[in-house]
Amino acid sequence: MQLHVLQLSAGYGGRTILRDLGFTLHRGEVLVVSGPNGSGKSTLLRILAGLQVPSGGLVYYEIGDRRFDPRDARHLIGWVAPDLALYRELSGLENLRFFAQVRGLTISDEALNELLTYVGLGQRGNDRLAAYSSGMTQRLRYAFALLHRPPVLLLDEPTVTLDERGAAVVERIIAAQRQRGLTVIATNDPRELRYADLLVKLGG
Ligand SMILES: Nc1ncnc2c1ncn2[C@@H]1O[C@H](COP(=O)(O)OP(=O)(O)OP(=O)(O)O)[C@@H](O)[C@H]1O
Repeated sequence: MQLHVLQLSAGYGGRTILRDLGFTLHRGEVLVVSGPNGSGKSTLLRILAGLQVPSGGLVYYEIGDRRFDPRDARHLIGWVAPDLALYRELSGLENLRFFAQVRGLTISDEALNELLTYVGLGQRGNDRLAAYSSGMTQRLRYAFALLHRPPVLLLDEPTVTLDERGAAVVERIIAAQRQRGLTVIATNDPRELRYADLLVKLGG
C-alpha cells in the first residue's frame, strides 16, 4: 500500500495555501506534517481524507494494482481530529455501536469494550460523552477511527488534550499502525517529530 501526492496545490477563494507538494508514503511508514498555525496542515489532511478537493495535482492510494481517489477511499481511512464530533447524549459504547452500524460493520459489544479498554476508557464506556473530559473524548475518537481497522490512519493534532498516559496510548496505536499500513500526523508539537519516517514542513 502506498500514498502518492503529486504537484498538489490547494487554497481557499483564490488564496493558495499548499503549492506544488509531492511525496510518496509506503506501507509501514509515518508521515509527519509540521508547520506553524495556518500553514495548511489540516487542509492537507482533509484532502488526504477525501473531505476536500485540491485545486491542482494528484492524490491517490495504491493497493496492489488498484488506485483509489481519497473520496472513494473512506473505507480505508481512520480519521482523528479535534473537530471530529461524536454524540454527547450517547455513551462511549453507544457511540461506537452507532458508528459501527453506519459503516456496515458487525462488531460485538465485547469487541467494542476491548477497543474502549485499548484506548483507556474501559471503566467509562457506559458514561455519556457529556460527562467525558476533553482528553477522554479524544481517546474515544481513536476508538472510533480504529473501528474498521483502517490501513490508513490520519491524525490531526494527535495528542491535543491528552495526558501522558493518553500520549502513550497514541504511541502504541502508531506502532500498531506501522504493521497495518500508513500513518499521517499533522502537528506542531516538536515531541511528535520523532515519529517521522518522512517529514513535510509547511509554511515559513
Ligand atoms: N474553510 C476555510 N475557508 C477559508 N479559509 C480557510 C478554511 N480553512 C482553512 N482556511 C485557511 O487556510 C489556512 C490553512 O489552514 P489550516 O487549518 O489548514 O492550517 P493548519 O496548519 O492546520 O493550522 P493550525 O495549526 O492552526 O491548526 C489558514 O490561513 C486558514 O485561515
